Amino acid sequence: MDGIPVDGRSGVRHDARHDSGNVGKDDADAGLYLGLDVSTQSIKAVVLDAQGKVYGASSTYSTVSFDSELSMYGTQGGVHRDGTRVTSPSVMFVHGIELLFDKMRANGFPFDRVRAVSASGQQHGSVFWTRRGIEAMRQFCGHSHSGENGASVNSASTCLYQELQRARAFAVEASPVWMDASTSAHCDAIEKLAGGADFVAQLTGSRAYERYTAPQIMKIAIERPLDYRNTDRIMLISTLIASILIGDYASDDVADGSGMLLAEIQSEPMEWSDTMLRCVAPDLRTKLCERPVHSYDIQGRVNRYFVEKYGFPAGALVSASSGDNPNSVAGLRLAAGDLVMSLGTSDTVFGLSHEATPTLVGHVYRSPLAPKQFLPLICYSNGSLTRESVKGTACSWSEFEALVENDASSPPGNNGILGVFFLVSEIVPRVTHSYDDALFFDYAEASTSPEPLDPASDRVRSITHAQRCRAVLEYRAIAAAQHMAHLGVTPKRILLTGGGARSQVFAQILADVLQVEIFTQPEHNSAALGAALRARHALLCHQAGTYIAFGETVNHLAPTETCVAKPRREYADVYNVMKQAYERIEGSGVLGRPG
Ligand SMILES: Nc1ncnc2c1ncn2[C@@H]1O[C@H](COP(=O)(O)OP(=O)(O)O)[C@@H](O)[C@H]1O
Ligand SMILES: O=C(CO)[C@@H](O)[C@H](O)COP(=O)(O)O
Repeated sequence: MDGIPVDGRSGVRHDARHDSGNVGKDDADAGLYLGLDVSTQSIKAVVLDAQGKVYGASSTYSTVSFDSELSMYGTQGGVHRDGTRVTSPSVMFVHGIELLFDKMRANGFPFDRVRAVSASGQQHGSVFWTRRGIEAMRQFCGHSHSGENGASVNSASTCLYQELQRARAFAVEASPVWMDASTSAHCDAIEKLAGGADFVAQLTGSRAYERYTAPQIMKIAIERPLDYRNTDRIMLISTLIASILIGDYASDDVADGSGMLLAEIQSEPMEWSDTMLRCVAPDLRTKLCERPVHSYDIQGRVNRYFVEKYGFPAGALVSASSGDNPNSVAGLRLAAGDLVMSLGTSDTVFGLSHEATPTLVGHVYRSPLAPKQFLPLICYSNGSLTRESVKGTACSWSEFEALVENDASSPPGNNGILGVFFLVSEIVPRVTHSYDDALFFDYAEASTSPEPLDPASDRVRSITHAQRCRAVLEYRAIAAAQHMAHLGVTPKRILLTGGGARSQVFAQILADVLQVEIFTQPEHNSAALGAALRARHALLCHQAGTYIAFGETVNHLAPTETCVAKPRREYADVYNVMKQAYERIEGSGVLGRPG
């Protein structure tokens, strides 16, 4: 690598390398690094000090929940659902960041010590800017808001989100998000036009999946041609956050950009694929950033609006944003052989690789840490919300844990019952419809009959609440084990993260099913932690004027992960039987397409 691409091919307009304002080496010891994670249900902030250690009384400095704290948007679990269409208001993400900063300021957070900031975002979701929207933001963010130091903005808005609403900044006000499953026809069309599912996978790292940005764009271009024509720039949700921080268009980064189905996974520098762009929508190249930038690129400085309102230093740098899973790679400081299971709204399984070997199941993204590194990943949509629904509102997580662990009806192996949960449509296996209840199988019988048990049968009616609760955990562990085996992945250890990583019982089930040790770290929000570490990495690369290996910037930090569950040999056999049964059930096609 010849130095970090600060501008030029990154599409960033100004080079802060030689003029980094208050971000000097001399005062770096007092500096703080801010990581923001805009995920499905909430926004979280993690702050690190100059040495990369967590700053503040608790590891997550502050959070904003979309449903409860921004209830005016009427989301449930952070989204609006209309059949298979799932969206979130684009402006809610901007409002959420401003509310988060308000809360941090009320807590006395020293914004003036922030040296660099980076964001993480739920992957694949897209934002459609109008020309007048970006112009309004440039105007609003580039002028004094105190009325003392420059021309005043011709607007009554006191907050950026209000100004974006006033200017109708988004041609499509509801961002399609990763839970959307309404684009099956568009996926089929893209694969057909581009040269087949396998070709698309080899080129982009993944075959077409409903939640990917390209089919979402195609759908909007077909169904809302005027809004599409009115769109000046399409960007990922993570990139929206970098954009509002710099007050201008930021570029998508290579890691989150790999989840768009538009970029060539192997190209360096990463390029949009002409083949894909042509298949998806007219003039698409003109509506994207020039090309995805490295995740450690600097995108600009925190804009004047945030400087004046919250007290950020004028030179605080904004590094490229990335997706939540790529950010977790940074937050967990992944080593070779480590596998992550992120139990957030989605469940994801991923690791690092030096080769991109895409298949028709799962995805390959670019790593956010190094140029020639890849991130193979499998994503499941029946994650925490499905577990919450099985738990029920009357039962707390600790009661849920006690029930699964102690009830006589639900020992490991669940007394012969395997549940398969598609309470929302699923990504792997690809199931485009949802079921009100689990499909239950008697797994001893699956070799002769892979059909689910009759819901009206005595066997299903006698399934206890404890068995359902165990079944939803065992299902995830069994399915993930089989999908990993298909991809040839044999983890040496598993790092758990996300809200579900709080569950000791789940960790033990994973250890028993996969027969590996399970680790967690105190900060379950590894995505925000990773964003903060990446902000620091980007600043250090920037100061050095060259790429520095991410590992070198974190290897002085003590390991924070602890082993929370060890595999118990005595349960390996029962889980092997369950895994074989699941293999037959999924292989029989009764569930849906493999991936
Ligand atoms: N003790 C627990 N056991 C299992 N799941 C939990 C527990 N505590 C919280 N969760 C789940 O964690 C989810 C939130 O995880 P999080 O990683 O913050 O999601 P996201 O980043 O997608 O918004 C909630 O939906 C909740 O169901
Ligand atoms: O679609 C994917 C990964 O491909 C999801 O993992 C999203 O990135 C959502 O993340 P969470 O909000 O569940 O963390």
